[in-house]
Amino acid sequence: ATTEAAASAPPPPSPPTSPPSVELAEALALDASDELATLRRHFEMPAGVNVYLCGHSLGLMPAPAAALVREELDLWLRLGERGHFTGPNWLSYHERVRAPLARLVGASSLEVVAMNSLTVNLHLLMASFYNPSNSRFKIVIEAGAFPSDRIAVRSHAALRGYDAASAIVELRPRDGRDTLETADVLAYIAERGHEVALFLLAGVQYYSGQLFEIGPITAAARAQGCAVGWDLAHAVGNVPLRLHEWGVDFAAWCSYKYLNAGPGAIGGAFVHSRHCAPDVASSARAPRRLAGWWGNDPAVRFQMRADAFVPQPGADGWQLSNPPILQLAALRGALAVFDEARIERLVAKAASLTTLALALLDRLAERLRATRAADAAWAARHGGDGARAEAADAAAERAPPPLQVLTPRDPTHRGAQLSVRFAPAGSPAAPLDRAEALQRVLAGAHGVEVDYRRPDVLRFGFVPLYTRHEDVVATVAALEAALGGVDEFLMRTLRESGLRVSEHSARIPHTEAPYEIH
Ligand SMILES: Cc1ncc(COP(=O)(O)O)c(C=O)c1O
Ligand SMILES: Nc1ccccc1C(=O)C[C@H](N)C(=O)O
Repeated sequence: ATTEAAASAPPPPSPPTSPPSVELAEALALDASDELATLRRHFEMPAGVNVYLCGHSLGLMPAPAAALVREELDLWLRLGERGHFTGPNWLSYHERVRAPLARLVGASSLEVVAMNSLTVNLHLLMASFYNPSNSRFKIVIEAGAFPSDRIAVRSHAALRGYDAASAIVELRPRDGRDTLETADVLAYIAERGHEVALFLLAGVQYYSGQLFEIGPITAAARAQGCAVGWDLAHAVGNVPLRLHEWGVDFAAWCSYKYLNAGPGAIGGAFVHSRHCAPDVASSARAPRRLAGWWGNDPAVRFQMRADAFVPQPGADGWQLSNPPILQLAALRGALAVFDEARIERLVAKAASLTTLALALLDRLAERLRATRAADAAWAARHGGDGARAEAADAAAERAPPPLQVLTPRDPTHRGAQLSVRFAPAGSPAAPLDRAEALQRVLAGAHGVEVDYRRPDVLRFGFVPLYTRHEDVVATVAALEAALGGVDEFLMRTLRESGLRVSEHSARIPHTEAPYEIH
């Protein structure tokens, strides 16, 4: 509510401004010495996009992927069915992505295969590695895991006759925290590991961007007799992985995020050699599985017999169907870019980009806090109603920070993604949240593409293959400008959607929703 006194008072002080030129100069210097800068030539920005920060959701198209897809289309045109056995030899085409995939996840070639999609692979692998008994049937996931994983584990518990409420355990961060402490996970394992049949955690958490300590967690859980699988959707191509050495039982991933193999791209799977080495695969120790003809030994596959299922050694033995060659071609081209880049160099550049982004976001948060404090002080002096002004001042003190990075500050505990929470969260009644409005302003007015996840987080994927340090500076500058106009945009959009909305004109920015819905 605007008071008479406020209406005639001098305007609130303008916020202190940053010296962007110093930041930009530093960023340009970093870009000038970036040995990965030439990789950007493989990618084009989508129309209207200046900075693409959604590679954690759908990576941009690498030119070699498109070229190889076109090549396979042409071979299909020219060879028809003969292409299975000659020329491109589609029967064994998946072999061509095996070595680069193995390099990325730290596995032997035997242990990896490109097949299906992520959730399908998780199901296949859980069918093999979730072996509940009445004394040990729990599946542990992280709280707030990607919904598909939560649905998938529930369905496995149900399939084996266990009720989700007792079978599914969700590990939660400590109160007031957004990320899990490794020590807390290890303490849980020490105390309750004997009840757990399977750990299925995300390598990198999709919401917070936290990279879990896969090695120590896997070792501790396995020591308690648990099976350990990892969802590497946000980890593969993003962080260093040593799945074999860490003793991971199984893992699955998708290839449309950091791997850039295209929308709905073919997924991947890892099975540790202790479960699939040639001597195991042909023995009674071979894990039971949901099988199909493509997992069968190629020597008997075309004998057209159903009684002759001999799983191929390695992760290949989990294949069901003949794979989609066009998708494998896209993955092949996408992986060629990783071989040129080398994952350890990408990891180092991602740390550099995110460290710069964190520093700039911290400075922006400081400026926003200063603005908020100045506005609150101004309201206290000129707000007319003393009690209300004091209350506003106190609210500004107590309010959550205007922006808050959820992702760990230690670069070894994150990949290329930073997740940022914006205060205040939207009103539950509103069809558009404030952070979502911010995402639209960033895209529409600044060409900065980030994504929004309910209720109040924007994810910034600083993919090192095509992001420059100068883009980081541009992003934070765009964010600061967007924050200035987001509330107006939000109210306009809410009104356009037919809602009756009124503005709190004397509010302190970044402490309360700017509007009221009637
Ligand atoms: C962590 C995680 N798991 C699972 C999925 C679902 O994957 P898909 O649709 O490829 O099965 C996603 C993304 O969509 C994800 O981010
Ligand atoms: N494949 C998609 C298709 C449409 C929309 C989103 C996705 C995602 O992949 C979401 C992603 N897994 C996430 O981390 O939110």
